[in-house]
Amino acid sequence: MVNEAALRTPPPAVRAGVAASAAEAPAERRVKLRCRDFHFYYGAFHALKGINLAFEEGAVTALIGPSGCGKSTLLRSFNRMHDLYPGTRYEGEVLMEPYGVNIVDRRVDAMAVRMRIGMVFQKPNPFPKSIYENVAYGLRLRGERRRAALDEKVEAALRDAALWDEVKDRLREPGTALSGGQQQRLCIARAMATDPEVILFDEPTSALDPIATAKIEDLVQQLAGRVTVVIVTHNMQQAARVSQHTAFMYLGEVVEFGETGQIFTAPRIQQTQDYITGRFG
Ligand SMILES: Nc1ncnc2c1ncn2[C@@H]1O[C@H](COP(=O)(O)OP(=O)(O)OP(=O)(O)O)[C@@H](O)[C@H]1O
Repeated sequence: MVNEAALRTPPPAVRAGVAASAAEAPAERRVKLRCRDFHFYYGAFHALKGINLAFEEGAVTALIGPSGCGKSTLLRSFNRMHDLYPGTRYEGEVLMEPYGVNIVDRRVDAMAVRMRIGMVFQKPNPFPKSIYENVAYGLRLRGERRRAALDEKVEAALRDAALWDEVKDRLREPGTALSGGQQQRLCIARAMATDPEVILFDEPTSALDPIATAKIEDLVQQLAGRVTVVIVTHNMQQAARVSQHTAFMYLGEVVEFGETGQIFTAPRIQQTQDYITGRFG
């Protein structure tokens, strides 16, 4: 079983310099996640059909496309959410760089993947625990018991999520007592606490009002640079505001992938053009 430490450590071939040239090439160094001929099945249903995509390190990549095209299925593959449901199957590779670990290989520990690749869902879903314990959860799971270390990490994660000032005097109150927008920022803090390299956002603002939405969008942009962000959104303006790269998906395939500005102003494929101009989807 490949554990969390192994995901952070160069495999022996890289340490010995065998794979170092590939890892050090500038174009390679900037990729954090790389899908290579990746397929996904819900039982007999072939939901993702040969995805090839590279997610730039420290950048925001948006996944767009009509309902049912496979955006959430792809996102959920990245932190092995599908493992929780019987009959699902991954095929091909999702490589986490720089060491090229195939994170959809069932021999790689799914919990270790989730420590490195955090996820924020559509509806804020704080645990029925205090604000503090929501954020400390992943750290405790990892075995951290030292109070001072927990306090420090919880504060840092709440600051990362731009929530510290609002909750620092009420850390023992239930997370569910916060407003919807605050709950979503708490979920971001929970995801940030384990120092992930990637954060996945699945339509993170669809349940929020415009002010709370703007705060989450600001946050996504602030987190980029430190972490790699992948965001699923139905909101074209949101994709244009927050992302550097956009992938347009349709029927389980990536139809077009490029710089966000190019996708929205000069798409190369007719289907992309039709979707972004509201002609279908
Ligand atoms: N648990 C499941 N079992 C079987 N099929 C599923 C399951 N979840 C999703 N699907 C199917 O997989 C395909 C992709 O669904 P997915 O939810 O990834 O699309 P999406 O692009 O995220 O859609 P939306 O924008 O509506 O959230 C759809 O045809 C959907 O019906």
